[in-house]
Amino acid sequence: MRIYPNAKINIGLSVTERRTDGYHNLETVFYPVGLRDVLELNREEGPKRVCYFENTGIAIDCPEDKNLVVRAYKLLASAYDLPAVRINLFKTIPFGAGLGGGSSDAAYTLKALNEYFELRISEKGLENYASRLGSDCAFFIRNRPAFASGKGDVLEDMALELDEYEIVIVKPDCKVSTAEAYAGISPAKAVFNLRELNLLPLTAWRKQVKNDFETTVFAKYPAIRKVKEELYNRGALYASMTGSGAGVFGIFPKGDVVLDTLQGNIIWRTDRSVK
Ligand SMILES: C[C@](O)(CO)[C@H](O)COP(=O)(O)OP(=O)(O)OC[C@H]1O[C@@H](n2ccc(N)nc2=O)[C@H](O)[C@@H]1O
Ligand SMILES: Nc1ncnc2c1ncn2[C@@H]1O[C@H](COP(=O)(O)OP(=O)(O)OP(=O)(O)O)[C@@H](O)[C@H]1O
Repeated sequence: MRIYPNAKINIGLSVTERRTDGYHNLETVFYPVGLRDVLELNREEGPKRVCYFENTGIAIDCPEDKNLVVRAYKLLASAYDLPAVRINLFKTIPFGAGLGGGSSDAAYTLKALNEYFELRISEKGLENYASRLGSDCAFFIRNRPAFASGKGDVLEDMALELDEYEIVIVKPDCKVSTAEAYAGISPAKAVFNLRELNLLPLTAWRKQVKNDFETTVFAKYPAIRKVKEELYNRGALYASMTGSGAGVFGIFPKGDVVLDTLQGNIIWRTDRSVK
């Protein structure tokens, strides 16, 4: 079977507390976007509980057994008598970008195995497995706009619809490690309650909605700040770094968006009419 794990953006992100387990509590809004990897998964002859894995497209910088796709298979194989599978991951979502690509691959692998082998795991069950693989993973099980708290794995559906806008995602030429970004942060109470994001007109987001990682990440990688400024200069109603960076997104009114000098770094946009 073939599946298409998609990326997410974070609209606002507050890191509120350092936890005793080495993680942080946060508050954010996850919004799914259409930038996608391609994952081909098929049953393979041979010994059970073996995952033959191949990565094409962008080369992932970690050993095969650390790949979130392989880890997702092994996690389910520890609970179910899974036949061997062959998985090819064609990677197009850049990593180190705050787009949650690896997390999405993991969550989609769980969903695909559940369907392919008729394991009958509930949505809640899949979310529990996903959160053991990474803080962002659980979101991609339902894959609907959500307010997230805890490690990013406590999810509440949010009625948020951005179809009337164009979203542009830009990736400056640098990578930010998630762990490094968290290490640079001083947790603080959220200044805006993101649970109420959908009650605020989009034009007011610029003043009220912040990503806490921007301060330290921009100081280290000025190119990321520059991209955000350029998106505003070109008419974005709202622009922000996503997650811990380096990806930046802009939300534009539909129509006449001119992005000329940013062209080389645009990795995805809603609508091909963007010039
Ligand atoms: C920045 C975000 O993308 C925002 O959505 C996520 O919080 C990152 O989630 P993720 O990539 O799934 O992160 P994980 O793979 O779980 O953790 C990577 C590292 O980030 C740090 N980490 C992550 C999530 C969290 N709530 N607190 C943390 O401190 C920890 O040092 C952890 O070792
Ligand atoms: N399937 C996968 N796709 C991408 N990265 C993976 C995958 N499996 C494991 N990884 C590892 O995860 C690292 C990326 O994680 P990291 O959380 O820093 O970045 P990210 O993709 O920008 O995601 P996030 O939005 O969750 O922060 C890669 O450097 C790679 O070593």
